[in-house]
Amino acid sequence: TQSTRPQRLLNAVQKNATRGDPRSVVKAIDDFCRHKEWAMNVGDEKGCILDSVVSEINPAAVLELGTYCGYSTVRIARLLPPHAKLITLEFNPDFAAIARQVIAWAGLEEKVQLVEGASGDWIPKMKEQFGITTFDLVFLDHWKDRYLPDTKLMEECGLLRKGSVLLADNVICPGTPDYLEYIRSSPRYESRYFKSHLEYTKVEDGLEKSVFKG
Ligand SMILES: O=C(NC/C=C/[C@H]1OC[C@H](O)[C@@H]1O)c1cc([N+](=O)[O-])cc(O)c1O
Ligand SMILES: [Mg+2]
Repeated sequence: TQSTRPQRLLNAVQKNATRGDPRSVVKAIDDFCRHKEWAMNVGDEKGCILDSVVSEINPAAVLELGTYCGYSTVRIARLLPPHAKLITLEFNPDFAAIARQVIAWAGLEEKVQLVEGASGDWIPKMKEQFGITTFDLVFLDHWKDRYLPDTKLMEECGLLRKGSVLLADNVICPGTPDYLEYIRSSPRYESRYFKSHLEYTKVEDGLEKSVFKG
C-alpha cells in the first residue's frame, strides 16, 4: 500500500534524527520538507519567531490547536520548563498517530498531551478533563476558519487570563481574515504582526501575536 506524506516524514525523522534529541527532530523535518516534500509545518523561519515567543513567556500551560505531525509541538515542548504542560488537539486520527511517534522520538512525551478530536468539542472540557485553569500561551495552527470561533469559545470558557498570549500561524497564507479583523479591532487584545514567509517558500505569511487584556 502507498505510504502517506506524514508516514514518509516520520520515516525521515527515524532515519535522520537522534532519539531524545528534539533539535535533531526539528532539523530532520525541516530538511525533509525543504528538500524532499513540502508539508504544512510552521517551519524553520516562522519557527524561530515561535521559539522567541515561547522563551519570552516561559509558559506553564500551553494549548496547541492543530498538531499535524507534531513539528511545532516538539518546537514548543523542547523549550518548556520542568512540569510545564502542552496540550495539543488534532482532529485527524492519521495525523495524530504520526505525531505521537514524532513526539516520542524527541523524548517529549512527559510534557505533551495529544488529544484527538474537534477543538470546538474539547475547549469547553479543558478545565474538567485536564485540570487547566487558564492557558499562558495558545498556538493556533488548525483549520483557518476555526481560529475565530475557537478564540471566542476560549474567552467564554474562561481559559484566558490577563496576559495570556495567542499566537496564530498563517494569518496571511492561507489567511484568516475574520480572525485578524476581530483580534485587531477588539479592545480586549493588543496585537502585533510578525512578517515572515510561508514555510519552505518565498511566499509572504506571518504570525499574529495577541495579548489578552482580560
Ligand atoms: O491548513 C493548514 N493547517 C490546518 C490543518 C488542518 C488539518 O490538520 C488539522 C485537521 O485535521 C486538518 O486535517 C495549513 C495550510 C497551509 N497551506 O499552505 O496550505 C500552511 C499551513 O501552515 C497550515 O497550517
Ligand atoms: Mg500553519
